Amino acid sequence: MPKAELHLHIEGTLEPELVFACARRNGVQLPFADVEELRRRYVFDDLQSFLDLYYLAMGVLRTERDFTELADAYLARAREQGVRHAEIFFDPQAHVSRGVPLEVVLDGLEASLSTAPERFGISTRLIACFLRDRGPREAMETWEALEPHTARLHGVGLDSAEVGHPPDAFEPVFARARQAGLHLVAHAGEEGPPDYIWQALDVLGVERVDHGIRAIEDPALLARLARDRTPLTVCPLSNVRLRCVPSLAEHRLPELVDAGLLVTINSDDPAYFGGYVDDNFQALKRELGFGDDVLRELAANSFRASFVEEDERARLLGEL
Ligand SMILES: Nc1ncnc2[nH]cnc12
Ligand SMILES: [Zn+2]
Repeated sequence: MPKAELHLHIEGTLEPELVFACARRNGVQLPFADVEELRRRYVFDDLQSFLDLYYLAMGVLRTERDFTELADAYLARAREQGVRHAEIFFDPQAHVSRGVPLEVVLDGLEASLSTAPERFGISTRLIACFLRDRGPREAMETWEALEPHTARLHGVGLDSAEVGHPPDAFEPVFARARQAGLHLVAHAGEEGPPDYIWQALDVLGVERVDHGIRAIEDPALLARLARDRTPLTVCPLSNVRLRCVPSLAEHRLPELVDAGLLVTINSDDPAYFGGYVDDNFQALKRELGFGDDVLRELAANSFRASFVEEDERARLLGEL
């Protein structure tokens, strides 16, 4: 089934085989003996325990070639999963702070993404995320570095460790990105409380909420999200693996749909969470009994919630 993927961290598509290939050619020592040992570490207690491994593993990405191969590998898998359009997050600070220039990241990704329509039948956009746990000052410095490249970006987002790092502190940097004409999104309500979702909407002015699952705890917030048709980019397998929900069968996604929210299904960090985007769709069918009609509506929502132009949206919806 054709779909768009709107919540996908390119660094979260780094499969263990590519970790070892990059480590070998870049001379990086890894604290794991082999691919199997690394894969055995993919058991998480919460978001932070995942982020620790995620930032460690991406330390092997050093050259343009690494970023190009990373994006190519994602696109090849995404095509198999029915993805026609992907709005892709990357974490500039996670690379620049290790001495990898922003240009290496952008040029490497672009070398892959610029020819994705012809090679994979997938259109793409890039969204640069600020790491909220590194604070608003570093986010503004990152924006200053990104600003000369705004033509290569479609939006900015906010990710990394959520609890204790509310969105409102990032109002100035989001205001700058808005002035530059970029779209705005933010992770909120993954582990953090509903109040962080209110702040993302009212202080940052985001157009989509990434995760947003804790909105279910606040009826007024649900009404607001439904009224404005503000999309949520929900990542079911991620929520289970990071223990944001006890199990997929107990995920309150059906209640979000029933409350009239524009819910989309996404994979977040598929190399780590046991499945790419269609694997998430299949899991909803298996564990929550979603019928094909509901899955089709969720796929349609992914096009409705995307940042493509109207004629492109109509064309993509026509494929369903
Ligand atoms: N699920 C997630 N939440 C917050 N930050 C992230 N960075 C990569 N994946 C993330
Ligand atoms: Zn995410």
